Amino acid sequence: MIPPGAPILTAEAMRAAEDAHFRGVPQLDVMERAGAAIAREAARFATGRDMLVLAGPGNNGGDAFVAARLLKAAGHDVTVAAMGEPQTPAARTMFERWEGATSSLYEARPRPILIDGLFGTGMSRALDRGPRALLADLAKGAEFSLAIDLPSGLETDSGADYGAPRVSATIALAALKPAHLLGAGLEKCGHVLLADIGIPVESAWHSLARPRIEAPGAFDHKYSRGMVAVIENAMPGAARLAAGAAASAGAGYVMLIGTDPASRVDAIVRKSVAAAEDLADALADPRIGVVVVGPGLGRDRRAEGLLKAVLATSHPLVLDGDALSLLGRNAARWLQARTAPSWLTPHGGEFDRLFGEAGGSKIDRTLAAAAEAQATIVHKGADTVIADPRGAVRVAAHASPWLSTAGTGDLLAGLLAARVACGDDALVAAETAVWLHAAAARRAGPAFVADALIGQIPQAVSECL
Ligand SMILES: NC(=O)C1=CN([C@@H]2O[C@H](COP(=O)(O)OP(=O)(O)OC[C@H]3O[C@@H](n4cnc5c(N)ncnc54)[C@H](OP(=O)(O)O)[C@@H]3O)[C@@H](O)[C@H]2O)[C@H](O)CC1
Ligand SMILES: [K+]
Repeated sequence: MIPPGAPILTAEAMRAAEDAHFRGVPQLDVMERAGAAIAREAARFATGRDMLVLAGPGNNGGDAFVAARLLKAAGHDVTVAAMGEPQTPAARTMFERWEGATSSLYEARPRPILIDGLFGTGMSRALDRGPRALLADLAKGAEFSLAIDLPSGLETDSGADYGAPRVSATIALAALKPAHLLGAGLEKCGHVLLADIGIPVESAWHSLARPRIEAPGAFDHKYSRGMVAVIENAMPGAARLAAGAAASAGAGYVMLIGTDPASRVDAIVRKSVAAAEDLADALADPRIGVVVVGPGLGRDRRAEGLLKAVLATSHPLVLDGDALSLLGRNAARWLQARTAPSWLTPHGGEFDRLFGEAGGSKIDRTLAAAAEAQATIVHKGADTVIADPRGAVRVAAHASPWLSTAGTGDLLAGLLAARVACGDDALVAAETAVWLHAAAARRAGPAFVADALIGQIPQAVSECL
């Protein structure tokens, strides 16, 4: 649904890349390449059916006129409906090169194939009611609909829905935009394809790609492959899920530490600890590579004591669930003081409680939180955004909706800890954990119980070797 490992640019960054490119390549040549990419895909999907091309007043419309001209020249039955006069020189030129009739958007009737070239990255406000309704009817009446760059009405940088239709496929031009992976874009864009139109694109933001996982070497042993300590407290099952996920994702040694830890997996070592002070001693083991705290921790005074003992260590930390709730708005202050790296894995509600609800797109907010907390943040959801303090971003979209069930967050924390224990760098550990989590869910099929995902993790790992 989303090209993996593809660069993501905001509208402004895309314009800057275009402007830099136009210093060496005529804008019309680029628009011809964009239109040709649209025409190629439209012809592929059209299978000879009649086409309706919508052309807006800007360069998105310019692309549309190019595509219409090329499709007509290739023998397709193409009609064009425009919304207003072309407002840019390039769009006007492409309008003049189109030799067919151009009707008004308000006279357009549905045709089997719809190509939406009304608005792209230049949409500056919500669609007016008229065009919004017309576009919805035309999309509903089409057998296949293709959006140029973005479904018109989708806000480029946030995926907010300002009247976009749901289309069958979207052709992203030169780079993905945040809206292809965030918010309403997840439902509106359909299958997202990426067309190279010759514009060089650099970005610290990418869509998630399948990671490479190194198998252990001949001289590896359980300690060299990394030890994960998981803190168990109020809800032991959650900690056990995290421990089970860690043990299945490459960690060499997993220890469950709690008052009376139990595990059905004999390979998971259990260590009894009565009070928070004893926990400090247990965590003094220098072989521990990473500590997971939060799954099933609870929020009572004992939980607070255990969290404080963990924060006082110099181990890398994965903080999830109740640990995040206990940290609350003080999270950044607690974490900035630490020298060892931390990862936070909040879902949307936990994120809002820690970092507030203001601040732009999910990417912007997660970046700001990572910088504030000096931690790598995995901001979970149907659109999971990973951001690190250096400004790198990975976005994972379209994970199985069946992941919305109890315990899957605990598994992700365990997967992340395993990758940290195996020595992945901060961002790679988060990317790999999110990818394995989605791959295990994909393999598990529908309506799985979180426990069942653990058995799918080794197979997911095998896809990355
Ligand atoms: N730069 C290039 O040569 C290339 C760009 N590509 C394509 O172009 C679009 C971006 O083009 P741009 O002209 O910046 O913007 P749009 O075509 O998306 O639309 C801007 C025009 O639409 C008007 N507008 C904006 N929002 C609304 C609205 N809600 N209702 C009505 N009209 C609206 C806007 O008018 P303003 O009032 O806001 O000034 C503009 O007239 C990009 O997505 C690509 O498809 C290609 O990649 C080729 C190279
Ligand atoms: K469009």
